[in-house]
Amino acid sequence: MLELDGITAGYDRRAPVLSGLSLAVADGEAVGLLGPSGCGKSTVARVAALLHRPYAGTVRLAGQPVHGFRFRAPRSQRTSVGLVFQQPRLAADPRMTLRQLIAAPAHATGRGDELASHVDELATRVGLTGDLLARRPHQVSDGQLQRACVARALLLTPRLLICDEMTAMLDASTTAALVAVVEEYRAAHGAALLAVGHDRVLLRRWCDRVLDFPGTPAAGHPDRVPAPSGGHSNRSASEPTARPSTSSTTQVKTS
Ligand SMILES: Nc1ncnc2c1ncn2[C@@H]1O[C@H](COP(=O)(O)OP(=O)(O)OP(=O)(O)O)[C@@H](O)[C@H]1O
Repeated sequence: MLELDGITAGYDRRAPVLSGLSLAVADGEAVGLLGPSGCGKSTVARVAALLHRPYAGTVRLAGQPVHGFRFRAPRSQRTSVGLVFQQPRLAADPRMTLRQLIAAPAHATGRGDELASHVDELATRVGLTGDLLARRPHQVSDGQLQRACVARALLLTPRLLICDEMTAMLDASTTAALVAVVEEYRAAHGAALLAVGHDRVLLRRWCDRVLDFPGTPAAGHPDRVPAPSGGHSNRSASEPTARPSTSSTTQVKTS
């Protein structure tokens, strides 16, 4: 579904953040991308979501090479990817109500009427009902706003979801609820997932495969809780239960 091949990208050509990075996410697969703060995870997410043009390398979505990024990205490719950012407040227009925020991709693609009932259905699915939908971002909590952002990312039924530290600002129960929403969606639609983060335990529980950025401390690093091996006996009720912990961890390929 997603192929990044030899991606060099960043904010200064002389010192790119990513150099020759390659990774692939198969149709329906969930891949975690793990790395410390500042290593370039969000940059990978933005390139994969067609929001940031790489200096070199190829991005393919569903086998088709991407030739345009940001406003030059073809609509069919842009709408095949749903993106949830780490900080919902930076990703939400403060003038919009949560209902308008969820519906924004439908209006942007001229499908406002067609998808109106889907907005309500998704709002219910992420746990937002009643007066919350009429409130603006400053009138809701971070967790409630992130729920709206997840609903917005699912509205156009993307084939690939990119979650860039989606749960970094959330408590355990909201994390579990939103991971469950994403997994229900993936189960229903066969969508692929690229989940970016620094929580090895969460990513190993959530994803089929976890890739390490070069230089990321290994699972046994003293600063990190070792990932569970095999069963789920140490999982608390509030932790995500969406997928079996069958993932392995490998190093992401860079040149
Ligand atoms: N718009 C920008 N302009 C210049 N430099 C940037 C910009 N965005 C990010 N950077 C720099 O690029 C590097 C990688 O940033 P990125 O946000 O991809 O890292 P990250 O791994 O997602 O970090 P975190 O886990 O803290 O969110 C950092 O050194 C950052 O300072």
